[in-house]
Amino acid sequence: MGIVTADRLFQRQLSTIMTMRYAARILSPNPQNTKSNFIDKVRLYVRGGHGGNGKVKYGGKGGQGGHVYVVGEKGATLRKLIRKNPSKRIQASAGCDSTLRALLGAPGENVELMVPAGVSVCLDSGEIIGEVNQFGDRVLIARGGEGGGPQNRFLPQQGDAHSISLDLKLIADVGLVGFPNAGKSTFLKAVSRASPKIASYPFTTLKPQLGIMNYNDHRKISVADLPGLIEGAHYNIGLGHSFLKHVERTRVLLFVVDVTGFRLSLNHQERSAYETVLLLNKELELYKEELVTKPSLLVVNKMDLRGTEDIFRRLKDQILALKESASSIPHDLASEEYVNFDDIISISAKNQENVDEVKEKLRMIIDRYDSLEKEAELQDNLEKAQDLTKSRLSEHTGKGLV
Ligand SMILES: Nc1nc2c(ncn2[C@@H]2O[C@H](COP(=O)(O)OP(=O)(O)OP(=O)(O)O)[C@@H](O)[C@H]2O)c(=O)[nH]1
Repeated sequence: MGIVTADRLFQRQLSTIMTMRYAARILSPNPQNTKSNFIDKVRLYVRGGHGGNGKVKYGGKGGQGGHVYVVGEKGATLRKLIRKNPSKRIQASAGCDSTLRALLGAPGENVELMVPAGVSVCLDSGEIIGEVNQFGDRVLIARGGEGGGPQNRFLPQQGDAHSISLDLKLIADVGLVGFPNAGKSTFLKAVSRASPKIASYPFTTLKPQLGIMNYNDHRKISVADLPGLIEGAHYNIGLGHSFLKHVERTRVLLFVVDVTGFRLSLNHQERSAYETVLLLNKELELYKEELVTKPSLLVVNKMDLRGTEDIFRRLKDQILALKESASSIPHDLASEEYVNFDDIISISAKNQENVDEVKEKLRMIIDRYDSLEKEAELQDNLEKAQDLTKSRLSEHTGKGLV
């Protein structure tokens, strides 16, 4: 009887795993879709440390098990967190036992998981147990167990154990990235009902301006026009970090460059459209290298101006040959890694030319991104089911059922 039950349980769980594997396979992207390494959601299994044993004879108390925290840190990314903890299992250490020399056992060591600002911590039930909104914020995600002692009849407690998700809170699906005057506000106005301020002087946009792109099938995609970026933003020049921190919290980047180039003021060097793209890349990378791995699209604006066709053609060739020509790029413009644009599209935001093409392309990228996320979620569930199967089987084995 017992054998049949365990066998059935195993069969059922195996079939769940196979179904998930199949689903993961059909959702798996084609090779050209796998380039984004940007991570905005991580699922972890966390466990607080076990409490130490008390010393019954002398009333000694075992040490408190270590806690697990999530802490906001400048420069942290979810990708780095995974690199550091590839098993995605985090366990704080146990409290020390009470001994004759140390009746009060030392507490176990805490574990701190460093995350960027703008992360919410959720349980599998969807309940949010805390948020990291700025550097230094600290959320307790798994409490260590109490040490054994007179207060608990010398029975040390286990630490909390559960799965949690760390989600980077997004401000919008698409973030517009470009130097001042590139035409970001004009583009936003062309694709949505937002009415951002438009002027022919830089820094018209001071706060992220949100717009919603509506599609015929009622799909909605949000776009944030982010405050103007300039050379040196990673040093916090101009609107610097206040701009860059918003970039992190969008799913797709839409680079907008003026086909005629950019010059901040007469005291600044004149930059061609190609140099502008290189500088934008560099600013993002210097702030956080992971940003250049985000899914991105490049739009070259102001194509209604005369003589711009040739510039666009040249620019496109230069960008497509970027990787091969990387070693010849001057140091002040060079990056370690270059954005892999999904497409390069010429537009005139002012005359609304080609903006619908950009809108459609953005939708395609986001849909692909969604399927990648679903695949990762399925993979997580698959691992969870495998773990569950293993632990159930070992339980049954322990009871002599199989
Ligand atoms: N000829 C031409 N001019 C454009 C086009 N798009 C924008 N402009 C002009 O470029 C100037 C700057 O446009 P904005 O949309 O304010 O630029 P922005 O990138 O949002 O600028 P910031 O708010 O400073 O970041 C304005 O004078 C626009 O009218 C275009 O497609 N063609």
